[in-house]
Amino acid sequence: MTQLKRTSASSSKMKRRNKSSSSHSQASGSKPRQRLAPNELKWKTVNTPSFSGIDGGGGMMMLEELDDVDIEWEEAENGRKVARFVAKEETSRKGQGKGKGKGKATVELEAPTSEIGDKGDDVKDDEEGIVDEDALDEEAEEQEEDDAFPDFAALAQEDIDEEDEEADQAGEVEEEPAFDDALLPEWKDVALHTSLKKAFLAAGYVRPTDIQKRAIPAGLNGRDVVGVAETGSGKTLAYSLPILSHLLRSPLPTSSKKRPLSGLVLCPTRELALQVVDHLNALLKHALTASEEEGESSDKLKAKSPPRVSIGSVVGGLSAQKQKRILERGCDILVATPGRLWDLIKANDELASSIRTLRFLVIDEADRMIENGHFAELENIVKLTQRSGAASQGPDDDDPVFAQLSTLLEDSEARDDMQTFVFSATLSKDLQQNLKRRLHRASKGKGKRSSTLEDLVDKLDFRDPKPEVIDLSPEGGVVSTLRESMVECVVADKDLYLYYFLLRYPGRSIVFIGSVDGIRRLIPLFTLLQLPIFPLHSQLQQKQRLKNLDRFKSTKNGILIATDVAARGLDIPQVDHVIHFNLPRTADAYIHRSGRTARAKNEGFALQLCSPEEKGVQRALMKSLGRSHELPELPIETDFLPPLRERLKLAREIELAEHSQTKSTHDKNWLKEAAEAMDLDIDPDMFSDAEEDDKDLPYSRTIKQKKGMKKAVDIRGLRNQLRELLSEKLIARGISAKYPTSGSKVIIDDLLKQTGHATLLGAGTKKAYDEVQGSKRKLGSKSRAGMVNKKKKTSN
Ligand SMILES: Nc1ncnc2c1ncn2[C@@H]1O[C@H](COP(=O)(O)OP(=O)(O)OP(=O)(O)O)[C@@H](O)[C@H]1O
Repeated sequence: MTQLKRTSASSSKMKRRNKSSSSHSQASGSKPRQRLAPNELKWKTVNTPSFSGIDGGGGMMMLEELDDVDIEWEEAENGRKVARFVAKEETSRKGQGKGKGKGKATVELEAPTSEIGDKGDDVKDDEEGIVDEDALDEEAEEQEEDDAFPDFAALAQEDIDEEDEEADQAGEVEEEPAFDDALLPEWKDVALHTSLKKAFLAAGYVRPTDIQKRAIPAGLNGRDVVGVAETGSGKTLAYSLPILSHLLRSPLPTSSKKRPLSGLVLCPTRELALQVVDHLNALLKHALTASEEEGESSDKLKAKSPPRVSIGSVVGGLSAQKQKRILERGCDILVATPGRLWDLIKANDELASSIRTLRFLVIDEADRMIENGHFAELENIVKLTQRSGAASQGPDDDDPVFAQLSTLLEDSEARDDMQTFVFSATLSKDLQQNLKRRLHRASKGKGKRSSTLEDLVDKLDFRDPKPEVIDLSPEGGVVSTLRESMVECVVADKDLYLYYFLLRYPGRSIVFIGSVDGIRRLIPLFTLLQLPIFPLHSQLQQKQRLKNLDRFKSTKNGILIATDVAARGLDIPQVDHVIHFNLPRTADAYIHRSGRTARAKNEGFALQLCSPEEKGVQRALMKSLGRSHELPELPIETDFLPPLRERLKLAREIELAEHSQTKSTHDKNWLKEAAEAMDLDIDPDMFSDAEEDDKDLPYSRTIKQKKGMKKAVDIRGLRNQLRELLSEKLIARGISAKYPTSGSKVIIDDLLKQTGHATLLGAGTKKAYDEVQGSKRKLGSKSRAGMVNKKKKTSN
């Protein structure tokens, strides 16, 4: 039996618990009975790791339980029911009658509406365990206000038994901790579990963002929600908080039972899925730590108890075995990428069945996820959640994909109360359209295509006849705290302008490149130039991807050079710049890429490196975004370009030489292995220059070998040359490093106060963000200044 001890108002939830106790009643009355005060019984504190500790009225609460106690009900003179706790003597008395089977002791408690345990402390006040009637009346009145639960006394025994079973299966429902709304007035009207509000305090989430203000109440009210809001506006919490709140208000998990899966969050990339898990766990940690501090559970017990809310992840590229184990243990929310999840579902009927009976389905980055042909697996997973009679059609038994799951589909029906949340920063077919094709279509005057929302309704079985559609997408597609700019240059000069930008504007930058090959070309080059650069693309091993992301996050002025795998959802703190090395193929990709900076109302800067060949695509892009003006050009301090070009040239030479050397070593190794495999004898001279040192080369060696040795020496020389160049300070025109107090630009103050540019002597120290304002140039009009600039830039 369990009771809640408290000093103030009783809890309706405890009524249920005490109802449970009663079902085990009817103790034998054959043995002599003895009245005991409740505090003489051996109450044991229950470990509740996230137990609130404070009730709504501010009284302290704790959870205690008794073993081996039966309850008998007796009618008292005043017509009220009185509970007698019948316990074995050895469990009831403190320090007396310890021998086994020495009769039973009885405690009397009065239960006008049967909410016994709620008033443990009131009862304690009375030595005999008889409760003061006035206090009871007051409490009864409070209870009457709460009609969420049926009156215990009015329940038939079978109802009670049923409730008992449910409670045993589900575990206990805990009270929400008290929360002073004055601490977070702007969250006051959002009816989230109070533990979450405590977490907001710790995380500094002073107010809900606009999308959270609209989406959370709808989610809490059982609605399906389609949410569109700018990048970095807190959409992750907008969809997850209603789920977390629901779970925190559900019965405590029991360690013996596997948790039923309540929520599934589907994301397009592995990094995003893992980020969502981290984000929610961090919030829960704050929420539950806050509660535990006020409770009295010991660390030792805490360690043993199951987590209050458990979040698992299933993503490609990481150990499937480990993920299977997580699923076997069970979790409340699963965050997954569709490919790996579908693989696991195909081999696991139980998992398929839990997807079928989900309470919450979330599709993050929905427009990308439901795009035709993008994630075939997503469609299969979504089909599992559809009801058979739904307009969007449930799983088709004839479909071979579902054939193996047919028994499961026959046996179970998807839930009617499942809530679907779909979110993205972009939800328009127009934005998804290939910009080159858009150009083509525009010239042929073709009309608009259907909306993504229509696709969503087609593919998802929203339970809500009219899902709550919240569209807060910003004008122009990107956030207002983002400043955009461009550099127009020929393709061959993009490396140079990128290098210039990265040196001129130190900060954390993400460079988006259209292809993995492009990244592979730039990485060695910029590594030679000693920039802290990290690649991220789909052809890297997953562990390496995560490692690179971590290193990027923790490196000052780090540079992430990535494909669009990093374009959506990633929330990396303090990214100052996004550089579009190649223009993206679609406008939505531009919005998401640019949205890696300027998040959560912070300032950010996006730069387009635009070649003449890309000009048409750029115009189409701007039109898609509803812009009427060209982007402003980034001012370039051209004096720095020649020395930077020289460094780049040298780095390229080294890279080329190293590449050909590696290639020849690789070829020889291949030849050697092939010869060994075929048991062939090959002249050892053919392998020698890859194996030997440059010293003591015998006179007889071939010219080819000598050439190889010379190459190695050359590379070393080139590397030394580059090292020297990199150690020299680059100096702006008109500046004298020798005489810093003279020249057309005096830099002595900067040198003394160390306020000047760290690597480019005499360069301005303005941030890229402050360099540009809006452009006056109308889209499509060719300015003379632009043309002249372009000429200058290509001739350097
Ligand atoms: N109410 C809030 N107050 C302050 N910061 C918040 C709030 N809600 C979320 N954040 C923070 O805002 C940042 C962006 O949140 P999130 O990643 O959910 O954005 P998003 O809208 O999903 O962006 P994207 O469209 O790029 O995926 C996160 O660092 C998050 O911690």
